[in-house]
Amino acid sequence: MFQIIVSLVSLILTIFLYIFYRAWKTNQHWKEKGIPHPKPMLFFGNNEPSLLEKMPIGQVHEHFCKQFPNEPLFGYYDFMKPTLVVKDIDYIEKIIIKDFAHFVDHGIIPLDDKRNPLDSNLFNMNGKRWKAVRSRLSPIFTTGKLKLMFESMIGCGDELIKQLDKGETHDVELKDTLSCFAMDTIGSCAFGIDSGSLSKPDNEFRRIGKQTSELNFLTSMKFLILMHLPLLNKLLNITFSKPHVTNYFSAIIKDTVKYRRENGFKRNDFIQLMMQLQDKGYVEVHIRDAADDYLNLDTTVYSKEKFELTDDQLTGHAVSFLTAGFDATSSAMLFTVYELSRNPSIQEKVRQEIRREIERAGSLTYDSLKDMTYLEQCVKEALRMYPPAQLLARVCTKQYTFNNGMTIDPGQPILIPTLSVHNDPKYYPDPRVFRPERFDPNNTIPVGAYLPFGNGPRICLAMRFAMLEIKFCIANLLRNCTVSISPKTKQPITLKPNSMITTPNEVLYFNIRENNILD
Ligand code: HEM
Repeated sequence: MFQIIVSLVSLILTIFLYIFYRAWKTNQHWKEKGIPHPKPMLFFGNNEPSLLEKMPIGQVHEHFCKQFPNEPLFGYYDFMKPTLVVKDIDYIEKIIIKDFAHFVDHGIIPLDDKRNPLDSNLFNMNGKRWKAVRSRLSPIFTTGKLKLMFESMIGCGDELIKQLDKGETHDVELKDTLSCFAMDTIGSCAFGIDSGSLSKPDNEFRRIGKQTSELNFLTSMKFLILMHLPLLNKLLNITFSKPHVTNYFSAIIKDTVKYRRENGFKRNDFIQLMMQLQDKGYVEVHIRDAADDYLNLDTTVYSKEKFELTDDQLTGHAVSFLTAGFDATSSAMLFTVYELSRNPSIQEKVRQEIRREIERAGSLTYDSLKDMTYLEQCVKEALRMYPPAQLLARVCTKQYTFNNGMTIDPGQPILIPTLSVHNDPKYYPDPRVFRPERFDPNNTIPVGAYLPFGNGPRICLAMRFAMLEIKFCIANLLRNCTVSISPKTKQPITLKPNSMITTPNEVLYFNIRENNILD
C-alpha cells in the first residue's frame, strides 16, 4: 500500500514538475532568440496587469513599448504563447499591406464554419476561405449600397432627437442613448427590423444584442480555451458565439428571410444583399466609386469559383455585423461627443459646417455628410485618441525576414499596438490634445501610424459604413444641440481595464442645450 502511495505521489510530482518545466522553458523563447522582452510570469506571461484589471490591454502594450524605445519590435508572452509585438510604423506597413502575403490571417480564434456554421464571421476566417468570403461580402459595403441604406439611418436619427427632446438636459449620460442609436441603426441596416432600442432601451433585441460582447468569468474562460488551448477546444467543440444569443438572432433572421422569399418583399439592407449572394453567388456592383478602393473589389473571382452560403452561415455573418457594428461605433460616437464637449470652439466650428452643408443640400443627406470634412477630421481624431480596438493581430503564414535580419516561421503570432502608436509623440505631438487639424487633407499621416480600422486587405470591411453612421449621429446631435461636459464628470477620464472595446471607466455626464436654428 505504502509503495502504491509513494508511486502515486511521485507520479503526480513528476507531472507537476514537467508542467512547470514546460512553462519555464516556454518563457525562455525570446531569451534564446536574443529578442528583447519584458520579464514574464510562469503561465501568465506578460498578461498579469490586464488579468488583474490594472489597465486595459492596449495600455499594457504601451507600457512595454516605452520600455524598448529604440527597438522596432519586441517579444511578449501572451500567457504561454510567445508573441511578437511590432511597433515600428514601417514594419507595420509591411506586415499589413506591402508583405501581406506573409501575414494573411488574424490567427486569434480558429474558426470551423463547416462544423459550426452559426459561428461564421469574416474576422476569424483564414486563408483561401477568408479571401473567397471577403470578396463576396465586400460589394455589400460599396458606396451605391450605403446610399440606399442611408434612408434607414434617417429614421434612427429622428428618433435620437425625439428621445433627447423628451429627456433631461442636465447631467445626461449619453452613453446609453448613443448605444441605443447604434443598435437601432445596425438593426435596421443589417436585419431590416426596427429594434426599438431608443424608444424602449430595455427591450429584448437590445438586451440580447448587448450580450454578444459582454465579458464575464465564463466567457473569459471560453475565450482563453479558444485562443490558447486548441486541443481542448477541439475536444469540447466550444463555439465562439453564445448559443442562446445566436438562437435568438437566428430565429429573427430565418423568419425575415422566409417572409421575404415567400412574399417577394425587398429592402435595402445587409440581409437582402446576402440573400442575393445566396441566390447568385455574388452581389452586383453597379456604381464604381473611388471611395470603395479600400475594399479591393475583385469581381473576376466570381466567374471562377463556386460559392455557397447556407442560411446558418448567413446568420453567423449577420450576427457578427451586429456585434461589430454596435459596440465599436457607439464607443467612437461617445468619445467624439466627449472631446467636442470639452472643446467648445471646435464644436462651434463643426456646427457651422454642419449647418452650412445642410442648408446647401436642403436637408441632412448622404452627400451633405460627405462634404462635412471638418466633422470627419474630428471623428478621425477621436478614433486616434480612443481607438475602439486597441491592438491589431496577425499571424505569420509564410516565412518572413524583417529588415533587421530576424526571420520568423509560419504560426508566429504578431500584435500591433494601435493605442501605443496613436499616442506616440513622434507621430502626434501632444498626443493627448484633441486636435482635428492633424487630419487636415494637406497633412500626410504615415500609413502605419493610423490604424483605427486596421489597413490593407484585412481592413475593416465596414469602415465607410461606420464613418457614415458616426458622422450622421454627430451631425444630427450638433445641428440641434450644444453639448458641454457636466462638472459631475470625473476628469481626467481613464479607460476600462476589462472591456474588449475601448470604454471610459468613469460615467460621462453632459449638459445639453437645445439650439434655435438662428443661434
Ligand atoms: C467605429 C467602428 C468600427 C471600428 C473602429 C472597427 C475596427 C475594425 C478593426 C480594427 C478591424 C481589424 C482590421 C485589421 O485587422 O486590419 C475590423 C475588422 C472587421 N470589421 Fe470593423 N470596425 C468598426 C465597425 C464595423 C462595423 C459597423 C462592421 C459591420 C457592419 C464591421 C465589420 C468588420 C468585419 C467583418 C471585419 C473583419 C474583416 C476581415 O477580416 O476581412 N466593423 N474592424
